[in-house]
Amino acid sequence: MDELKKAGSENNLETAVLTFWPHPRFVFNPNEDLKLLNTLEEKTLLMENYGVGNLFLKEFDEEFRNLTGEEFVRQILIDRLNVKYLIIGYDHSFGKNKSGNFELLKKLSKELDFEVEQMEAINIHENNISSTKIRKALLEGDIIKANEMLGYHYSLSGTVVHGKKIGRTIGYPTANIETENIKLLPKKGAYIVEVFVENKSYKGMLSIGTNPTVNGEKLTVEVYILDFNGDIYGENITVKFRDSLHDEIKFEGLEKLVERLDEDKRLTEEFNF
Ligand SMILES: Cc1cc2nc3c(=O)[nH]c(=O)nc-3n(C[C@H](O)[C@H](O)[C@H](O)COP(=O)(O)O)c2cc1C
Ligand SMILES: Nc1ncnc2c1ncn2[C@@H]1O[C@H](COP(=O)(O)OP(=O)(O)O)[C@@H](O)[C@H]1O
Repeated sequence: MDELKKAGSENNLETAVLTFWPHPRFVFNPNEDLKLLNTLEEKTLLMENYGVGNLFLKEFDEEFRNLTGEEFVRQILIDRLNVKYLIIGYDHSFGKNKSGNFELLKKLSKELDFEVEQMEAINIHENNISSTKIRKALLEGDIIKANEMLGYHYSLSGTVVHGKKIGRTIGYPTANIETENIKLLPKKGAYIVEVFVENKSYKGMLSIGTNPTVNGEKLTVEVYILDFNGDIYGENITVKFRDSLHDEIKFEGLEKLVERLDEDKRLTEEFNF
């Protein structure tokens, strides 16, 4: 994004990001249960926060997926978007049968009068970053690694819905968050999070799991918000993941669960946000 903004201001051009919806993998592998790092709303917000001028959303439909790489460049990039300077990812290919790549763009750039730049891979600890690797880290509960690769804190948003009302009876009311179905949830377990309620930020401890201690069945996402007391059913809240606390455990009764929650709370209070 920094590279994009730099190219924009140096060449006196508007900046834009082109993305596809639904995610092409949903179209190619409709039976795969693919989960995404960002919902469309989150993606839009991220681009806004990065200061990108325009976000173009192309519907990834049957007609579009049959365009060759060259047709895509001519019909979409040039005729529709009037691209003058293009930045593409280091291993990016596009168009039917992946016929489009950096080489093709370089070839077409002279005839169609645009410049093209290929990003180098960004490395962390000598490994290239990819969304596959970020997904893997989250599914393994490795929040620190996922955040490091993302360059921001992984987040979840959703409406607060009703649960079993057990939380309040053990001194830990937990707001149950209903997330979008396509959003990737980190591994089951407990995490330290930052919680945003009506634009105010709080420390929180969050659990993802089926709550085996109380013989729960449904997978829920629940957050206890420190130094907070209020009815927030129906409200939209956001959590940002900061660190992990522990895997999901089936405790021998609520007393043991509460002992662990007391410990989780102490760790959350001590965490340097
Ligand atoms: C930080 C945190 C960690 C938790 N860890 C576990 C756990 O390891 N095992 C478990 O059965 N429940 C765990 N719980 C979930 C509680 O069982 C849950 O909050 C309780 O069942 C209340 O549910 P309710 O909101 O439906 O009333 C955890 C809750 C929090 C806030
Ligand atoms: N510190 C807090 N953290 C989370 N929720 C709280 C807090 N204080 C009050 N609440 C309210 O209590 C509800 C959670 O209580 P709980 O007994 O766990 O009920 P439920 O099972 O319906 O989630 C939340 O949805 C919220 O409206």
